[in-house]
Amino acid sequence: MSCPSKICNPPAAGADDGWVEEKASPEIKEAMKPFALDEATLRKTMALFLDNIERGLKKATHDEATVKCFPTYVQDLPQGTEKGKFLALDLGGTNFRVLLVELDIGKCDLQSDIYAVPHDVMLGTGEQLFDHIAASLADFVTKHQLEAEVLPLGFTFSFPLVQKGLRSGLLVRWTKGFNIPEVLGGDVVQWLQEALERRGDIKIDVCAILNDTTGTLMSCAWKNPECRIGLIIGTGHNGCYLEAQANAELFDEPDMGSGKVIINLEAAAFGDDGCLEYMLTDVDKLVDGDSINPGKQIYEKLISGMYLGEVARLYVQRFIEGDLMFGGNHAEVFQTKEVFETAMISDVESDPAGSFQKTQEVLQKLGIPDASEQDMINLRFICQSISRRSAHLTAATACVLTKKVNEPKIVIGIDGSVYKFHPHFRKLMKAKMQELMEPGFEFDLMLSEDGSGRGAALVAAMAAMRMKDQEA
Ligand SMILES: Nc1ncnc2c1ncn2[C@@H]1O[C@H](COP(=O)(O)OP(=O)(O)OP(=O)(O)O)[C@@H](O)[C@H]1O
Repeated sequence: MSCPSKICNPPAAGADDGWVEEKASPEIKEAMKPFALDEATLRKTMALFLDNIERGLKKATHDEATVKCFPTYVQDLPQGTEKGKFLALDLGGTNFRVLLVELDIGKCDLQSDIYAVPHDVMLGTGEQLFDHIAASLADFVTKHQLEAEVLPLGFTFSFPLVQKGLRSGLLVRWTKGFNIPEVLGGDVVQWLQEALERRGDIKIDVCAILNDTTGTLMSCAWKNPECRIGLIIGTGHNGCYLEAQANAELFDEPDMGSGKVIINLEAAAFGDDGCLEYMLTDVDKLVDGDSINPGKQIYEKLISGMYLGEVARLYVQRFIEGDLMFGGNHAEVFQTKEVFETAMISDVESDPAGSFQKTQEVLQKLGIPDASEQDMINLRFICQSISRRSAHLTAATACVLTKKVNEPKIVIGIDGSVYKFHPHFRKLMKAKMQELMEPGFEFDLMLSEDGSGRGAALVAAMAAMRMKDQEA
């Protein structure tokens, strides 16, 4: 598939959601109030986030900082002139993918296959996981008849990593449903290389490891040279931005010319020290307590796709038990964890004003055929309260990063299904950024096209070029 020359943002939302708020039941409106973050709360959050970034960047405070601000070793943004054939691996969320990426001066051709990661492998041993990855890679190489070539590979590995170089990353923690303790602290590239050696049937040059935020920034910068920030709002949440090398105290490498380095914020952990306590609801705490990593990734749990549906489910359950929805019936439906998917929030909110067609389909799917119009209004109000909070927090984070980059015109590359498919997310985020942004900054939001694949290929291309220069 060729990347189209113009990357479009998703269409802005049509419906104004004020009518939902007007008609929602007073008790439900009252209960959802903590989700409407006012300007003062958002500004307080922004100040805290900036302080967390500064602590993550500085050697003296890095160890106890929650927003780790890891240097990525990616010091240059792409020129658009990169050429060659690359493999990419994308592990770190719902799907694991292997990709073949061909870059040719402004053009990008991409073929990919999706391989499932079975649940027992996500929670199994290191050898099981990396043997599974190596087997998938071998299958892909055979299927695409690439056995004769030694292709450079970029590994998009979207879990917190301390990088020791472009091709070395030590795993800090598992997130997003993975938990394989023996890999913690180990070099993920080494794990992959050892699995490839155990097979011995394919020759791969793993030349870069990165996370999907860096891939998003690289991929968008390849299309638009004003891109300086990458954000993910998918299964998880994260961000990265281009920082002056002088401010990245943990990055002890020589300046390769740009004087910059991409910083992987690991923004999901913002709040893990308790600093966001003022905005957490008791339901947020229930979701956190019931996750596989209680007390960790607090900011992500307020923003990302893995959790938004769960927050909605628990509120609906509570309102049914309080006899405020569905005539007090169907509580058992909402007792099942993850039954209310985050995609259902998008469906419910995509109905035009006064229509409930999609909402009815969602309710049918859940086995609730007898909802009243008031129930559907209330459900929509719950959904929009939760998605708005996510969009507004993401906007606050993006404003802080824009100020940090400190250039008059900045493009923010964004990837992840929540941003891509929620019908109002982009509009909500953009409007809130316009409110919160200091005067003098112009910004635009750009939907990333396959950051994990194209971004990994671009980082691999630049790493391969650098290695060639060093050998020459
Ligand atoms: N239509 C939708 N609207 C909102 N959220 C959705 C939609 N479809 C899927 N999601 C949510 O998006 C998440 C998947 O995100 P994405 O497709 O970006 O994958 P990912 O690569 O696994 O994520 P990450 O980049 O965080 O690793 C899931 O948590 C899912 O609940």
